Amino acid sequence: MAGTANVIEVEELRRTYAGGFEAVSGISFSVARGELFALLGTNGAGKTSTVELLEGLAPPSGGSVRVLGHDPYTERAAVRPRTGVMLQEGGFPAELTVAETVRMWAGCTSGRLEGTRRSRSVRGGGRVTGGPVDEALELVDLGRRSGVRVKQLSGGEKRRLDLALALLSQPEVLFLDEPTTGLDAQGRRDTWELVRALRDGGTTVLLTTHYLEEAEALAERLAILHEGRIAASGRVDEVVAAQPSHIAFELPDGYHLGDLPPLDRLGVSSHETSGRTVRLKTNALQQAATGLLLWARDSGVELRGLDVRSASLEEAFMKIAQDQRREEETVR
Ligand SMILES: Nc1ncnc2c1ncn2[C@@H]1O[C@H](COP(=O)(O)OP(=O)(O)OP(=O)(O)O)[C@@H](O)[C@H]1O
Repeated sequence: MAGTANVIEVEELRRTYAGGFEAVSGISFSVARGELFALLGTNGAGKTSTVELLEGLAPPSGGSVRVLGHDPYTERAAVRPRTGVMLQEGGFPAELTVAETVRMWAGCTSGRLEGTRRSRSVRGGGRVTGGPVDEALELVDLGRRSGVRVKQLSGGEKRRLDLALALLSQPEVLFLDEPTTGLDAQGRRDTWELVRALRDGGTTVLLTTHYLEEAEALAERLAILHEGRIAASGRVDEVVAAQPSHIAFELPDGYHLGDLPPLDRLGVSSHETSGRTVRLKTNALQQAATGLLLWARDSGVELRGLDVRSASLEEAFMKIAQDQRREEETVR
């Protein structure tokens, strides 16, 4: 079925910079049509280096990239008009107004605008007369700022202008490199809503972000990069489920840890106590929570301060980064 074909295919991808530093060391992943895929990683993990290869800005040093079935570097003309790119830093001419910036960009991508659903007239004798330019600005809530010079925009507004440019050609594939950096909470939520609407409309989105709650809120699947390699990947719930869940409670008065059912029988992998507070980690949350609650009922006690929760993506991310560092130290 054409609708389910992978739009992005990355195999054993490598990128080595001049001087010999390998920033991307043989990574593989794919993104299906209409899917939102997040690339996460610590600073310097290789996210931007990867995204630039997907955008066709440089050739890989090894492995392969296909976007919409083409090599984005050698077949740039076939790929570029069908993709939208929001780089980490836009770099607009400061003296142009918002509308002039978008119009200039529309000029660069004009071939694609003709015949799209939105196109009425992009350039009516040099004037913006509605259509894609206005619509892109409205989408990112910059319609009212169209006459303002770029240098007068706030950091968050510049990010939204970046996004407007990426959306201008109604791309099939959207690359968003840290799209909400510098946005306030409302701006971030608005951007999420827009990105969700684009995805629901069939746009394939590859997102890099430092905000784990952003990946959790938007992505169907993700990969966590660490020093140029994929340290974990899969559906968000799978990556999170691989990490232990937590149970915390206060030991009832007169009871000791040894009075609880044997922790290994409850499926508890580790525990710690601080005063009367007990913290357990388990990969069998239901078994452990049920065992504890049955014990409390049968003992006629209340587990005060009971807190039972799965790991968050943030915890999964921290743990994966920590494990990787430990592994590297052992190897050294
Ligand atoms: N032009 C370059 N020449 C040499 N090394 C580079 C170059 N660009 C990036 N690097 C190095 O490659 C590694 C990966 O950088 P990259 O920008 O891809 O990481 P990132 O995951 O996007 O980081 P961040 O989250 O900080 O944006 C870093 O160690 C960086 O210093």
